[in-house]
Amino acid sequence: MTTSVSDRQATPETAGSGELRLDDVSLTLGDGDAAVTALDHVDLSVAPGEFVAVVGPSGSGKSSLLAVAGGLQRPTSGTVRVAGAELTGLSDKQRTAARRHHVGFVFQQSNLLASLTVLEQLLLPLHIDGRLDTAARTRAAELIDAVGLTHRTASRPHQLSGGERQRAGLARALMTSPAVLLVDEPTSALDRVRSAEAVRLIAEQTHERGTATVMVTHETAIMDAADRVHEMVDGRLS
Ligand SMILES: Nc1ncnc2c1ncn2[C@@H]1O[C@H](COP(=O)(O)OP(=O)(O)OP(=O)(O)O)[C@@H](O)[C@H]1O
Repeated sequence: MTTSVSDRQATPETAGSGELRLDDVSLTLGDGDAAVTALDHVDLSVAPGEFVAVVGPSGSGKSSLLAVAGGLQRPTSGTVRVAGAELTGLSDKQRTAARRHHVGFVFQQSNLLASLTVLEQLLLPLHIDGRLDTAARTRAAELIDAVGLTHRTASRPHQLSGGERQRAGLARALMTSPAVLLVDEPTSALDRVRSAEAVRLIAEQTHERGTATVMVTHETAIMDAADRVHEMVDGRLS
């Protein structure tokens, strides 16, 4: 089921075409004797509309992969390209701007703001950017509907179940139409049926919106929904 990354990159039509591309990326965390190689010469290319799963045990480097791919963390070496921009060559300020425009994150903890309703969570990034118009409100309503939360539009996080919070987090991540969607363990707060639903929704949104999506997980059961599956072991991707 696993496809070799090097095989993929050897194909002319895929070479250089990925919306997300990591080339020879390594990340060392900690110093001296405590130093850990979290990512070890990782190559990964994800095309628009492609849904890639990365499966691996705890501590294998999955969260580090997302942090580096989304520009939250600079790699120790190698390059990261998102929507044609080489993040590794940008200043911190430019990298933050590129991340805000091109990357959507769905974290294990949904990171919703406690005082805001579901609708307000989605509108906040556009409000901050001064782009809160009728089109944005329409899109927010459509996304809330797409994740099955229309009846929870005016609810605050404490009024939602774990699964509903995750779906709200997914809708919020899609609000800015990111080129790249990075998803961390979407299934941890959900039961089996809900897990499958959340993953199906991510696959659907990826294909419909042409997003380059990477999802990291412990769960081997979700592999079927992915277009491609990679394994991560000790910071190496295969
Ligand atoms: N700040 C840090 N300093 C030193 N080592 C760290 C730091 N953060 C993470 N690590 C180590 O880096 C390695 C990769 O961690 P990472 O969180 O990326 O793994 P993971 O596969 O996401 O794990 P999990 O599935 O448990 O979330 C682990 O060995 C971890 O202990």
